[in-house]
Amino acid sequence: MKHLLTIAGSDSSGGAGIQADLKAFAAHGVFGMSVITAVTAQNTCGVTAVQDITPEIITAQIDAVFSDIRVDAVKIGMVSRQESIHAIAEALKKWKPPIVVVDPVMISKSGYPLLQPEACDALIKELLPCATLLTPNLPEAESICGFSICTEEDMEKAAACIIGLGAKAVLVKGGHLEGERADDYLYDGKNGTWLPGERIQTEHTHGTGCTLSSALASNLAKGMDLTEAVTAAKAYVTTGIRHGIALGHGHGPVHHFVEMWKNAE
Ligand SMILES: Nc1ncnc2c1ncn2[C@@H]1O[C@H](COP(=O)(O)OP(=O)(O)OP(=O)(O)O)[C@@H](O)[C@H]1O
Ligand SMILES: Cc1ncc(COP(=O)(O)O)c(N)n1
Repeated sequence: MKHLLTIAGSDSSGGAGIQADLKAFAAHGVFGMSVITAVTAQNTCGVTAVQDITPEIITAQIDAVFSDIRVDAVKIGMVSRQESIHAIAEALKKWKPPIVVVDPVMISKSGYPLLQPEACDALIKELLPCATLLTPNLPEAESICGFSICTEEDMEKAAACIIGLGAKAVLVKGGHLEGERADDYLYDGKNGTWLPGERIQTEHTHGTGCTLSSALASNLAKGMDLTEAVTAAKAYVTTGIRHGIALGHGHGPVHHFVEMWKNAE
């Protein structure tokens, strides 16, 4: 069995963050472990409070896992403080996990900032170069690259820019594009591949990015190549969005166990 570690924030409503990651890991048949970087108070309507975990406790959690257990892949999500980003980058240098998928979480779908403005530089300089694969959405790619992204050509330009900053591969996600499509662009510095996706008309997209990056880390750990891993992960999240759960009063979460829950509605 493969062992996967998520380093991310907790979402009390279970739709995004650590909770989405562990559900995606379970659905992929891998053993999930977690290092919590922040505790958020949030639900389907929004985030109401955030308490960051200290860099010392983040490092202690990472060391506790790696000193005892083989880690086949790491997924990194919300890390809001520059000191925490530094601590994680140092720990990755020490433990050298073979696969690191970084989802550069900046703002929640409900509009709450999950990355402190002064930490963006640390994310670019310290975490991005550790990434086997970086998975920015369009606003995140815009912040990293410093230009606006409105077209497919812009997405290709952003991918090249992110490879230039040191990521080994990048998936620029088109979930935030206007129109009928939700196409993503994968680039590894040599080959570029468009992954077509039809936009599903739904409110229930809480946790799509967390789910996609965890599915991706699982697929890579299981030995798929980059294109196979991204294709399978996109299919997984698309099914999850199609069966999004109308939970609470706002944006409900992606469904992780569509087959398993068929008879439990
Ligand atoms: N309405 C939709 N229909 C189909 N696919 C979608 C839709 N919204 C997002 N996606 C897909 O879901 C995946 C996640 O992309 P998205 O751009 O939503 O990430 P994100 O904004 O980082 O997510 P999050 O807000 O959870 O961090 C991508 O493959 C994207 O194309
Ligand atoms: C702890 C945590 N991590 C990530 C997200 C982003 O997910 P979304 O953009 O769907 O709100 C979130 N809301 N909370």
